[in-house]
Amino acid sequence: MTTTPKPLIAGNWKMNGVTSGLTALRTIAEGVSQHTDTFDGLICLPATMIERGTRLCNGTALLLGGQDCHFEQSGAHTGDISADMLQDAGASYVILGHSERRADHDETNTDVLKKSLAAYETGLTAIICVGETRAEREEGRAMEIVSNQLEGSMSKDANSQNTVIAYEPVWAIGTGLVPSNHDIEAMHGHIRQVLSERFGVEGESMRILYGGSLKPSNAEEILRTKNVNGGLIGGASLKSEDFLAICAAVPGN
Ligand SMILES: O=C[C@H](O)COP(=O)(O)O
Repeated sequence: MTTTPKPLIAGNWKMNGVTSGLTALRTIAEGVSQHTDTFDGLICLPATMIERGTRLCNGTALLLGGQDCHFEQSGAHTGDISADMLQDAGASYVILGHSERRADHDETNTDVLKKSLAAYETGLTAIICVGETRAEREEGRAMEIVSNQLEGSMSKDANSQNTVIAYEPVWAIGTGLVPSNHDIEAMHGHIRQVLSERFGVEGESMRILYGGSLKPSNAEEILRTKNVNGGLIGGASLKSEDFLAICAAVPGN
């Protein structure tokens, strides 16, 4: 039987947060803890902050995650972070294949798939990111691009517990631009169909997040869109009042 997934409201702090972040994190943790029945709250921190964040959020419902991991758990990989290391610091999630990593570090779908296997081995839930560029959308290829990313980045071992998909149109990230509600619904419906065809019931209950300029003013409309099971939030997750306002817009909250 298919169950509607519990929404996940996830923040991605990217390479930010050292100066004032920990105060905001504690405020977010306390706010999220008041609504554990309606959604799960997660902040994906810079790796160096996860252990401090774990201590600071002890006793709250806020989940913590990393933003990338290596596909091996240890070895001669200077500067890299393994899934085991993230978990050791207190993470339970890891973002994989964010468009900034695909662009800045030439990460391929195959790389993302291999990293997801490392995450599963450790017991981390992988948030696998997909999304088209502006040129690809204008060429009418958005769905084809996202289908290919899903096909290449997801292992056969993915299920509704160990994997979350984040649809993030590259042109909407940090720009203030957001697809029309019609376009978000169409893409999330497409992703649901791809997941259901490949993973059956597991694909029907896998969470699909929307990301890209999600903020308090557009959160209510986006979060009630069919097949939108939460959000992956960049800039607005750095301010506790904005992140908690987005949380307050979760349907049923
Ligand atoms: O991972 C988060 C996304 O890149 C969205 O970033 P943004 O909310 O700043 O547009």
